Amino acid sequence: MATVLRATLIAAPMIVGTVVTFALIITSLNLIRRLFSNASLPGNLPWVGEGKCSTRLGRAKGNLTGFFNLRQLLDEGYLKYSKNGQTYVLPYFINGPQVILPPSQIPWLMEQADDVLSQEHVNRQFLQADHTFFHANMVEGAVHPEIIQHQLTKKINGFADDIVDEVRACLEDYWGTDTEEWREVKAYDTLLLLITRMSIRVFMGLPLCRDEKFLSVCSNFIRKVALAAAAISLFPDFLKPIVGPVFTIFDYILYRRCSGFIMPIIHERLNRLRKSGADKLPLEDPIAHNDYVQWAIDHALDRPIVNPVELEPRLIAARFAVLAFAAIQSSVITLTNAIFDLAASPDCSASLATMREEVLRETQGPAAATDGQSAWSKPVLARMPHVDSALRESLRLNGFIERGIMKMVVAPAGVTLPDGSHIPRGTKVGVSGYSIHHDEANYADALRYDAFRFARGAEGGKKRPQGLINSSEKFMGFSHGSHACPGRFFAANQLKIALGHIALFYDIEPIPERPANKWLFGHIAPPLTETLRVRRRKM
Ligand code: HEM
Repeated sequence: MATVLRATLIAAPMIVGTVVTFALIITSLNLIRRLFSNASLPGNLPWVGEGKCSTRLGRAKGNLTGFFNLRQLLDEGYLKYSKNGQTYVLPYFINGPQVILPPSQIPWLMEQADDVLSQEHVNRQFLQADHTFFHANMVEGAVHPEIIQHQLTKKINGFADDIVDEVRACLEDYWGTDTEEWREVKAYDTLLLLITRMSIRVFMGLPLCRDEKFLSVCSNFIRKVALAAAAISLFPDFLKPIVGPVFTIFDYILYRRCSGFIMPIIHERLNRLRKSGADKLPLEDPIAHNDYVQWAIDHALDRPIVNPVELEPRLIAARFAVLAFAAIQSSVITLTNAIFDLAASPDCSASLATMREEVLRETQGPAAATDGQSAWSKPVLARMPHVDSALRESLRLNGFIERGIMKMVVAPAGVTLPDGSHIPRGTKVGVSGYSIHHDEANYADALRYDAFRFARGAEGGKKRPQGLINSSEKFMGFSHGSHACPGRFFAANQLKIALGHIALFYDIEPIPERPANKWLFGHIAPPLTETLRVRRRKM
């Protein structure tokens, strides 16, 4: 026995080395195959970026350009094909090429049933959810959109004062209270703390939203998912279950730490439920809670047939971690971009002043009488078109994903596009939001940040301004159609309260040049390390 053990120990490094080498060879070969592959797409569809040679070599060239300079390919494809009503293929060898339809075919795209074209599958692949989310049911029975729509969005108004309290405390903590000296702050880092605290205040309340260890695991977990997903995408499918745990090990540790905080709460709630024998904690119960754990339990119990898996503590904890990812990361990127856009615009000070006046007028002026509602309630926020527009304009110009609507063909027989081309199951097809958002035909002076572009006409009630949450064929910052971001009402609420407070309490020192966003693996990252100088205003 001892001899066998010794022999195994001696051989172990060699076995591991051989397996790793084998995996690396397979992966490299697979990546080379992807570089040259036409992904079974019909020959009549042009591939952008392949130059004059429409052969395997041309595709490899396009794929490499797509990896290093996706924006160049999007601009080329839009000008050459989309503007002429033609479909083209955008090479992307990390997780498969995308068939890009011209904007005129958006209605066709929206009409397709979910069992023909699925947006959920694109998200799932983009985030490699089968490997990065830690429970099988997270992927199959995605209940997030339902809990967000039925619980979070409906209840958000009731949280206005809590959110305001949290924003004020955060800004004092991270941007300071000194009204004399400018303070240099890392924009992304401080806004990440701000958005994390605001979101956790709503999802889990006090005192958890002020617990530094809990905040740290939530914000770190959300940062690493996207990177782990990109790394896993490089491997062939059959190796993903093996390499997945390696790339997600740090996330897993963070998830375990996160669940260490909320698991006792979940158990306590489920125990009370079992003891009461009721199928739901009564709302008049003085200690009935209004937080994510309760929403998840209520949602599970609200179904005609209760699925016991939905009440599994591990599933509820994993869903919480993923909701935190969806909610916090998107919002902090959007707010960071908006702050840099404002700071770099020649009208920075004037724009902040306009928003400040709007905030003061609506929250404290004669129009602010709100029948006992919060001074920052939904109806009040709806009367802040300039704050709203500053955010929407930034999302238009500097949204964090280049796709507008992207769906995956899930019909086993594939699908026939409006131009007659037939594309197979597994292909991604959609439109490029990035190109549509930067088209001069849609937006005058499209490459300029014009903070109040969407508020024009609001004055004097001439025309209804276009609000942050309104998607259209020309604005897809939250995607468009039935699968547009379900969290956008919550996000808009948070972001408007945050930006409104920044305008109210702080001056931002204008900067000569906007630091560039970085394109990486289909994400467009905001400036992550750059600083800004801010100073508390004398009130
Ligand atoms: C400014 C902030 C946000 C932006 C710009 C944003 C943007 C988006 C976009 C573009 C999509 C569609 C992705 C695709 O399939 O192509 C999406 C989906 C989604 N978002 Fe957001 N989002 C934001 C905030 C939030 C928040 C706060 C939550 C949660 C409370 C959330 C939850 C989700 C979920 C669950 C989906 C998947 C929906 C589905 O598959 O049907 N998002 N978001």
